[in-house]
Amino acid sequence: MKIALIAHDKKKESIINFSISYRHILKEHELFATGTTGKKIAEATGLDIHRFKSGPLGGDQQIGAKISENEMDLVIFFKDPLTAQPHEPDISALMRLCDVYEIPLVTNLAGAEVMIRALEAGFFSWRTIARDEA
Ligand SMILES: O=C(CO)COP(=O)(O)O
Repeated sequence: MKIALIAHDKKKESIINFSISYRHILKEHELFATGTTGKKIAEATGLDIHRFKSGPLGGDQQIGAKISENEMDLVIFFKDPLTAQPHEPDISALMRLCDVYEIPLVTNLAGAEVMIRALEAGFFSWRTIARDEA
């Protein structure tokens, strides 16, 4: 599966710890991330991650473009709900595209915990069919 990993600055530590904990699952998949998130996760885990631009510089939109091309299967986005982001419109657009294309999206650690276990259990096989039929 193609998985996007994104975290706002105050959630970076959390997504790094999540990635270390579930490295054994994540390594079986094709990983993408916004710039800084991807760099930090790769440094901490050694995982191979395709990095887009940093979020404020267009990274969220690049991931959105992948979604619109049916090139993303899951978005794990550790959002910071307590800090205003300069690129809020990009973030909303990314989340909107997840809804348009019915791409699973989680926006916090609790959701990510459930989703990663679903991924491990094979609950994402429907995405292969959805992708092929698009
Ligand atoms: O701002 C972000 C998502 O909206 C994340 O971007 P970075 O991973 O480059 O910090």
